[in-house]
Amino acid sequence: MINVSNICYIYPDGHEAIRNISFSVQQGECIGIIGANGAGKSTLLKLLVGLYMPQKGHIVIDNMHMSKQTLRHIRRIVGFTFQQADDQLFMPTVYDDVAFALRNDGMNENEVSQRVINALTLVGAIHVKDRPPYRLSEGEKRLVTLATVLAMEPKILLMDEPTAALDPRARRTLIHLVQSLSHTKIITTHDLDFVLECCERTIVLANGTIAYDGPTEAVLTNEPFLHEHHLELPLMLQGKK
Ligand SMILES: Nc1ncnc2c1ncn2[C@@H]1O[C@H](COP(=O)(O)OP(=O)(O)OP(=O)(O)O)[C@@H](O)[C@H]1O
Repeated sequence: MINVSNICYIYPDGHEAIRNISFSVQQGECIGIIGANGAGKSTLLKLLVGLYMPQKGHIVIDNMHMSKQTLRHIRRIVGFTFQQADDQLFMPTVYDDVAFALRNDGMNENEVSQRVINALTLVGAIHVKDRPPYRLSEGEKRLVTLATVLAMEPKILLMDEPTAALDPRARRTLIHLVQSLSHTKIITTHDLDFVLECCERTIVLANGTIAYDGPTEAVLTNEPFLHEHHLELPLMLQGKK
């Protein structure tokens, strides 16, 4: 579903945030991307959704080489939730925000309504559908952002820090939701318990390179390795020591 081959990304100020990274993702996989602050997680997600183009290497998504020409098509396949929910919400009501891209696609209002209601119900945010997004709490905004993406029915879901600002119940709803979605999913997060529960495979980034790519449990139980990369045992495993 995704093939990343020897990509590098250097910011305009000369900072090399991604250094020669390669990996492949099979359809239906759920991958956690973890690593210390500044390791390159958000940059990698932005490369995967075509917000940035790598200076070296290439990315293939659903058999399409990512380029300026294929970007429009790739964006229909890949749904992306940002770290800053405000960047994705701009309409007068939550309903209109979730409906925005569907209406833009020329979908009829009956189907729009069905998809909006389904997506908001799925993420547990149907009760805020008539409210202005800018008045919502950070956690509510994140759930609504996810609904805007799910309503588009993408094949691939990329999520940047999805559990940040969620209260325990909303976090639990999100965990159940992520576990139930059959999409190919790539999730960057500092919430290692979330990774343990949702992702069978984990990639650890360090200074823009891949320090580990393999089964989640093997890496999240390796305390010396975690410490070396400014990470800690997930809380769920700390009691088991
Ligand atoms: N616009 C930018 N210009 C220059 N350097 C940047 C820019 N954005 C990020 N960086 C640098 O690129 C590196 C990777 O940043 P990135 O945001 O991808 O890290 P991250 O792993 O997502 O971090 P965090 O966990 O703190 O969100 C960091 O050293 C950061 O300072």
